[in-house]
Order: sequence, then structure tokens, then C-alpha cells
Amino acid sequence: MVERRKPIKVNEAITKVMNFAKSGMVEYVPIEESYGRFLGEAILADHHVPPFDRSPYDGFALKSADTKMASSKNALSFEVIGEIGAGSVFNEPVGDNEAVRIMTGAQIPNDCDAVIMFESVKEYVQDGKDYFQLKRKLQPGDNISFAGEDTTKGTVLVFKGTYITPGIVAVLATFGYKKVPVSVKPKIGIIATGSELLDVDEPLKPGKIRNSNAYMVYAQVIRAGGEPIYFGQFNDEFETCYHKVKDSLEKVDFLITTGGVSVGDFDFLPAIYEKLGASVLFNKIGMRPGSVTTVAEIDGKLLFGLSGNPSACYVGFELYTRPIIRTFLHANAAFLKKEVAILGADFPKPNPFDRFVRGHLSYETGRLVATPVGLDKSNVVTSLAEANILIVLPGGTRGYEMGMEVSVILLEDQEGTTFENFTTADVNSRRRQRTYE
Ligand SMILES: Nc1nc2c(c(=O)[nH]1)N[C@H]1C(S)=C(S)[C@@H](COP(=O)(O)OP(=O)(O)OC[C@H]3O[C@@H](n4cnc5c(N)ncnc54)[C@H](O)[C@@H]3O)O[C@H]1N2
Ligand code: MOO
Ligand SMILES: [Mg+2]
Repeated sequence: MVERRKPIKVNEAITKVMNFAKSGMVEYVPIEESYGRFLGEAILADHHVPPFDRSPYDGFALKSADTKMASSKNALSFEVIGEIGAGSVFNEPVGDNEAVRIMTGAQIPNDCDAVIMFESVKEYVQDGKDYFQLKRKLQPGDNISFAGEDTTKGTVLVFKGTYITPGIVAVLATFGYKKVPVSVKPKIGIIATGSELLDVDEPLKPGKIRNSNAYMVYAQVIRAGGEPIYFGQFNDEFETCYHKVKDSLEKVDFLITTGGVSVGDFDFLPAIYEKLGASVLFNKIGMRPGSVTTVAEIDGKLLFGLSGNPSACYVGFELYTRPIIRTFLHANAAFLKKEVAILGADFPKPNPFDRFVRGHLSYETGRLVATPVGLDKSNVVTSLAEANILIVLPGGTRGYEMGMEVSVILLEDQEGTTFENFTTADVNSRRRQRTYE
């Protein structure tokens, strides 16, 4: 007799999984390798930026008080008593009506409080000495880039768990992080099950298909920030799969399997969980695709039983595995960011369950438009190539029409959102919807 599974709600499933979320350790990597990692500790400014008052222009540093009488009709002369480029410091006194030739980035001499650009003065030489004429009055602080104007000592600039962008790399370098504290990547084991599976380099044979899930999930793990460890693909044989799952589990922080979680005669994952003594958190979710997504736990370690159907596998990973990976990486916003967009095409299918429709988000004259891509079936693979969002179509409706507002999950986003935001009600009921022409 087939087992009747009781579906639970998506948010309930997420909550059950997140109860077992844990965060990992911190390691140090050379700054050149820090891009794309997650910060293991907050970056605190331990000095002002810039650290000293400096010139933002190539010009002359002088004392603004000496310019008081300057005007278009009254040119004042200044003697140039020295020259400094960026990196040099002028330590001598600067007397009245004297100036220092200064280049962009150089420290302002102690006695000076303003800078005038080369273009604003008339230079000349007299008796072998350099001078310029100035016809403008300057205020104290004119054309000076002050110490701490970029940021002040003590400011927290980037929080722990933030995805490191090239801009953050610049900040890390500014504060002397030759080695950067980053979150250790969780090791995510991947096992594909299915006697129909050919490897990617094998020619097609009757009844067989190439294993796309393993490589897809491998890439999803990397995108999420984890370290994938691929243990291979295995035929639907209980003993083989059981031993592979058991052995692999010891080598990883979390384990993903694809296929074999439904109620078929060769779907062995439920029996494998039982023999391992793992407790199954759920094995049916009120969602499409990915309704068979199963998560089990043993000694605090999670086993993600993702569907064999490619689109279901993909969605199951992004909803349930990704936040576990991001939490391990200390991200506060461990969930994919959600936005509201306008549905770009009708979606006439009735919706008993919440749907996560592969879609493409485009920007059209200031509006976000979400258009479903490809065939909306969980066994479809090609639509995944075009998808940059999942369009959230909550269940309990007779379909959706073009122009309606819908929630969308941004697949390529790195900023993320919190559990609270992710699980907050989506644009769902017709009452809440506005339709655009
Ligand atoms: N009687 C029922 N049958 C099915 C149910 C159900 O509730 N009752 N659920 C259906 C749903 S929904 C899904 S989704 C699938 C899930 O199946 P499994 O997770 O058990 O996966 P398999 O049976 O192993 O394979 C399903 C499908 O996916 C293809 N596949 C498997 N692995 C890969 C791979 N690595 N790369 C590409 N494609 C893969 C496989 O060939 C099958 O076509 O069950 C429904 N049935
Ligand atoms: O898990 Mo299935 O994807 O609902 O088609
Ligand atoms: Mg099956």
C-alpha cells in the first residue's frame, strides 16, 4: 500500500529546517582570494580615512589669511618655497605670502589651510624664484580633503557575514587586511541516485538520460557560498545507496541527495533514513515543484532529499538548503531577496498549492516585470537556463493574469533577506492585488 503523505506549508518546512541551522568557523585567506567569500568578522575602522588632511587637487597650499585682499582687480603674489607629491610631507614652516606646490593626495603642510588649483593662478619666475599671482580670496578649508571625511575611526563599516564584493575588498585593503577573516565554507556532499542516469560525457542510450541534477546542484552550492563535494551517481539499489549516504555523511557538514524520495518502488531514500536512524522533518510540502522535498536529521546533521525532477530539485535547494548554507557562513540575511513585480504573462493554471514558477525578471521603464519561462512542469530542465527568479504564486486561486502584482524571489541576488522577511505573506490574495494596464 502506498504511503499517504501529509503536506505541510512552505513556511512551516523552512522553520523546521532552520531549527537545525548552525554557524561555522572562521579562517583567514589572502585578500586576493577574499572576493565572493563571507566576512568572518565585522570590519571596524581602526583609523580615520583619509588618515591626514590632503589635497584633492594639483595646485598650491597656502594660508587663507594671506588671500584676504585678493580680488579680480588686486592680484596678490605668492612665493613657491617647496614642492611635494603624494606620499611626501612638507615639514618646514610656511611664511606669509608663501606657498607650497602640492600634488593630489599629498598631506597639507602644517601651516597651510587652503589649496588653489594650478589652473586658477598665473605662475611666473623672477630672479630665479617661482611665484604665482592669485586673484581670489580663499576661506580656511577651501579645497582640502579632511582627515576622517570618508570615515572616522571606530565606525563599523561592514558587518560579519556579508558577501565580499570588490568594493568591500577595497575597504579591507584600506584597513590593512593582508589576510581576511572569512567564514569557512560548509562542505556540502552531493549524491545523485537513479539507474537511468548517464554521466555527462556518455552518449544517450534507450531509457537513459544524462545526470543534470548533480552538476546543477554543484553550481547552486557554489552560488550559495558552500563547498560542494560530489560523491557520484548511483543506481537505485538500496545497499549501494545506503552505504554511500552513510559514508559520505561523515565527510560533510550537510548532505544532498537527488532522486528517490517519492513513493516509487525504487525510491530508497525513505528506507535509507530509517536504517540510518535519521528523523524525517517532513517528506511532503504544499508546493510545486518540489512537493516531495524531504529533509531528515541525524545527530544535528541535515540530509536534504531533493527531488529527482530537475526543476523540483532546483527549487528545493534554493528554498531549504541555501539558507542553511548562508547561516553557516554567518549571514544575517540568509534567504534570497524577494521583490514585488508585475506578471508579464497570464498563468492560467489553477493553483491548489503554492507555486514557485521559473521566471525571468526584466526592467521595463522603471517597472519590474516577471515573465514565466518554459514549460511549467517539475520534470523540465531547459527553463532553468533562462530563470533568474522564482515567481511566487500562492495556492488557492484559479490562476493569475498578466498585470497582477506578484512576489518574486531573486535567484542571483547576494544581499539576501531575513527569515522574517522571507516568510512574510507574499502578494497573494486577489484582494491584495492591484492590476496594471
Ligand atoms: N505515485 C506518486 N508518484 C509520484 C509522486 C507522488 O506523490 N505519488 N510525486 C511526483 C513528484 S511531485 C515528483 S517531483 C517526483 C519525485 O521523484 P523522486 O524524487 O523520487 O525522483 P526519481 O523518482 O528518482 O526521479 C524522478 C524524475 O527525475 C529524473 N531524474 C532523477 N535524477 C535525475 C538527475 N540526477 N538528473 C536529471 N534527471 C533526474 C528521473 O529520471 C525521473 O524522471 O515523483 C513523482 N511521482
Ligand atoms: O515534487 Mo514535484 O516537483 O511537486 O513535481
Ligand atoms: Mg521516484
